[in-house]
Amino acid sequence: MPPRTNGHVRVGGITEDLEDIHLNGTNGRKRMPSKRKLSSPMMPAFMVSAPAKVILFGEHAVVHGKAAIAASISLRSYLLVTALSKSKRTVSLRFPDINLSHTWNLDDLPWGAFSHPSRKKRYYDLVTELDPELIDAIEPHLENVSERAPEDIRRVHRNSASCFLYLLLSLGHQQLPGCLYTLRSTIPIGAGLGSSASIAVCLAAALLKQIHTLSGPHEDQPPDEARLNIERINRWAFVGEMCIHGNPSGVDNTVSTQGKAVVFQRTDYSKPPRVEPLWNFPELPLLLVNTKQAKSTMAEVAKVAALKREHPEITESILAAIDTVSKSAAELIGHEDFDSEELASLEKVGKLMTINHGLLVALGVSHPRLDRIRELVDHEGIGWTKLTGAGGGGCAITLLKPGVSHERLKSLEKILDDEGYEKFEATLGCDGIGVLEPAVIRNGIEDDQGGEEIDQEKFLNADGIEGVEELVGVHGQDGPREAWKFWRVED
Ligand SMILES: Nc1ncnc2c1ncn2[C@@H]1O[C@H](COP(=O)(O)OP(=O)(O)O)[C@@H](O)[C@H]1O
Ligand SMILES: C[C@@](O)(CCOP(=O)(O)O)CC(=O)O
Repeated sequence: MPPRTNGHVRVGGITEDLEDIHLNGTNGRKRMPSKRKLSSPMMPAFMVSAPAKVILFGEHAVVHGKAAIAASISLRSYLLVTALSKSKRTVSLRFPDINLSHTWNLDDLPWGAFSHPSRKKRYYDLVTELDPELIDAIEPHLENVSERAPEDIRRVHRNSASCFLYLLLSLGHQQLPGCLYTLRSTIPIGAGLGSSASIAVCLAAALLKQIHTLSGPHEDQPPDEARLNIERINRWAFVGEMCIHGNPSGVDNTVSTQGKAVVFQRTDYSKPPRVEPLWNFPELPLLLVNTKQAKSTMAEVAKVAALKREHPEITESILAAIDTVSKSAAELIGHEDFDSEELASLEKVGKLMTINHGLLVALGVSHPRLDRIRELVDHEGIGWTKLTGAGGGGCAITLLKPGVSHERLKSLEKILDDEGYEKFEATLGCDGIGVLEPAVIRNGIEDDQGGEEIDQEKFLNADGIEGVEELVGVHGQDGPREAWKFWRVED
């Protein structure tokens, strides 16, 4: 196919982009005849943040309409949105975790295709599939994203860029102010912990906020109103997930938006899923281990679909067995007798994890390095292990037996370390999408000094994961940072 011209502009330095950001100014722009207020180009910088997740039961089966149990975890993505001055008609992505930096001219983007009455989607619509014509319309604008990078890296960059463009063009309008979208994440990418969902949630929330379709979050917001906002973000995050890996079930974006833990099932893709929040999800003693073996969710999901085509009855019976396992686990965990500190309770859940892993092996989505973790944990007799997420690499979770000695844990950790695995500490059942507006954090600075303004340069210069957590983390060293606000949907 001959290269199409698209008027992309690459920018080199970030400071140039920042030099004329004005806060709290006015714009004098012509308003569109719309009931909703259009974005002010001088809106103060703000941040959004969404968590990673672990799937405790039911991955893959959930893509085929079965139940899954997932919980958010304390690793998170953080997105800083900084408006540019009126004269700058560009949108830029700075995603340093994947080394992506790209700028588009706002006026060159295919607004016409997205706003055509036959295709236009509203911010409150339920979109259950991508529109192939709109995918075609953004394709030329992805062509020179990281054009000199190797193909595998380009694919990663284009996935993230297409998620952004599809959401921007669906939700935004040409009169939007130029903007910088800078994302940093503490979630390992492609490790089965829902990094893609977390960025899709951040982008959906940021864009919905910019077009003034969200209210709050604020402390005395009624749960129903909070739920509506969460639902709106989740619907568009699902669209973003579709751009990244084709055929998502929606469990990842749901738990990342809503937080805590959920039982999730989507039997009919044209309707919203059934989501049962598990507000009292127990604090399970989990060990999270990353094989550091790269995988692609899209490829693993495609593997199961191919197996289902080849052996429909067998595959369906494996998926049905996983469904039974997930439902039994939900019942066990939700039962009033369940005690997360008692061996008998944990053993029942652990055995279900072992069965679930075996069924995933049967589906062909495990990996020798995942099975090695299971073998090591079984050998030490310290718990029950299953892969989590898409498999093919990525992470495994181990439910630890109560009272496992420090020495035995240390000896396991040493072997894992020697064999190139990485161990994670993460809390289960965290807050979902959060908003920091304006992007100002009180980092130990006295109240009357108003806190520290987070700009792109500071954010990009934060040193590694710890630096990001320290600068903007929803949890500071002394507990939750109050400037971050979350929609509270619990009654
Ligand atoms: N920190 C990040 N910055 C930019 N893009 C990201 C980031 N994390 C994830 N992504 C996008 O999500 C994709 C990974 O999604 P996926 O294969 O589903 O893995 P995971 O199991 O982590 O969700 C990446 O290829 C990239 O497009
Ligand atoms: C395999 C699947 O069930 C989970 C994928 O999780 P992850 O992308 O590996 O974090 C796919 C899905 O639910 O969309």
